[in-house]
Amino acid sequence: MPIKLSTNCLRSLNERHSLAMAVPSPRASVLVAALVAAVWSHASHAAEENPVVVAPAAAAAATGEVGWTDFWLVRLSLNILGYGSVCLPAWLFIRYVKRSGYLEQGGENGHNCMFRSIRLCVAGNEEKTSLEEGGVKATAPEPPKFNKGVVLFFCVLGLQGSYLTWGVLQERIMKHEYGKDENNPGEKFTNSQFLVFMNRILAFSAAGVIILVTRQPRHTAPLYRYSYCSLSNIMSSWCQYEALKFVSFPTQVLAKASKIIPVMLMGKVVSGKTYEYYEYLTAAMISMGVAMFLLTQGKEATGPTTVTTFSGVLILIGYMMFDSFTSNWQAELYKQYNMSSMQMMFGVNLFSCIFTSWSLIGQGGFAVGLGFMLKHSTFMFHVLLLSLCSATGQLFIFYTISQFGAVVFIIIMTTRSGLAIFLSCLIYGHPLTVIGVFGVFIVFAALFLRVYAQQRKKAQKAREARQSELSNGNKV
Ligand SMILES: Nc1ncnc2c1ncn2[C@@H]1O[C@H](COP(=O)(O)OS(=O)(=O)O)[C@@H](OP(=O)(O)O)[C@H]1O
Repeated sequence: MPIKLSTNCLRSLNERHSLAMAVPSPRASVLVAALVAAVWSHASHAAEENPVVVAPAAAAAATGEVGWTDFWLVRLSLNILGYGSVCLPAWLFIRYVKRSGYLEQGGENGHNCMFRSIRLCVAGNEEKTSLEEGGVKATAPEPPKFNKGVVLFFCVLGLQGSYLTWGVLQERIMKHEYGKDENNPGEKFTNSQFLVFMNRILAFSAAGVIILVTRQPRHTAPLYRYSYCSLSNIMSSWCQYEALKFVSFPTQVLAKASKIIPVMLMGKVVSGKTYEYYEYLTAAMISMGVAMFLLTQGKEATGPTTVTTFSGVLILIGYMMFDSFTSNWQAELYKQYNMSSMQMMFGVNLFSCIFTSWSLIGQGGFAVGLGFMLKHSTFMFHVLLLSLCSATGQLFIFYTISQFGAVVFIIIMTTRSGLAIFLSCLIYGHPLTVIGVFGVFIVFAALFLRVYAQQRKKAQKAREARQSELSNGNKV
């Protein structure tokens, strides 16, 4: 019954508001969705039936034929088509709801479940603050400097620990031959998208449970705003995996190491932030130091190619843009709404689950992944461990961004890979190269310079504030 009421309400609003006539109706949105989904699903299945898609390089080499899905632009278009078939109707629907004035009818429909769900997705609860509703404030009062240092150390440790284990497990899953014994050659699992989906669903469930059992601030952000960083996160992962096919090891290293400056530039675009010269200088120094260390100490065999093509560079640029947008958008959401890192994790993973499951359904990846799980219990156990690590990593990601912002988070992630290799050199006694040691030195010098410059700036600001107080007092 409530559904019927709301549909009627929407229809009558559509008739009343001339503006709404310019906006496609929900039925049109559904039609657009169905059309795009049909094209995408057909294309994805065609791609699946074509053996070249499953192992493009190997199959093409064996047959000498090149399938149309061998082109990364085609694969990208298929992805865009897939996600577009979810995003476009959702966007049209949000536009329709906003323009039709449906939400202004809250008095009549305030207790209607459908109305409340639509309001949660489209407008959130912006009109009420958490304190009015007796919630708790997400951002605690500024902790003393000593505490802040401890919190930062805790974040570095958490990110390093979870993603170190996550990397090891990911490699193990992709290389392991499941079911191998004397009579059986075993089989490998190669669908990384299924793994990403499993990671996201566990992170989503974990955040949901924590939200249910702990006290959280009243949620005010419209749900759809999480979808932007969720989509950019998925796209950045796609670009990262895709780029491996087209770029050499040094190019990968340089791109990963130089992520800090794009994040700062994106901060200007997304939040209008301004940065001091010392911040750009130290960012460049950290990137240079990490690159020097990784290029001389890192292991070479990480991708199937030793040359960098123009396509590879384009995909890497895409990776950097999506990746820098993700953390900056998350930081912006924290700034605009009173929310906890757990709510952010829940919101982002909700959309990530929707997007990845849609894409898996389109490509028939669900059946493959679940079938493999049922066949090999070891695989199920490995996936569970991987997802637990990923969820723990996400807890730290969202907490770090909420406490220190996007740039500090990216600095930690950038130095993460270097730190892992550095630790393994110390533990296993591998020799460090002179250039590698110099790289480490540059990174530490940059971090020291950054903290020093920040402290100086703060002290200068405090001095200026005191002086202006004094001069105001003298005037009185
Ligand atoms: N801001 C933000 N929000 C949510 N999730 C994030 C974020 N930044 C990184 N990640 C996830 O962390 C995983 C490692 O990412 P990267 O390989 O890009 O990290 S890095 O290069 O070491 O900085 C990788 O996980 P997978 O997507 O499962 O591979 C990223 O998606």
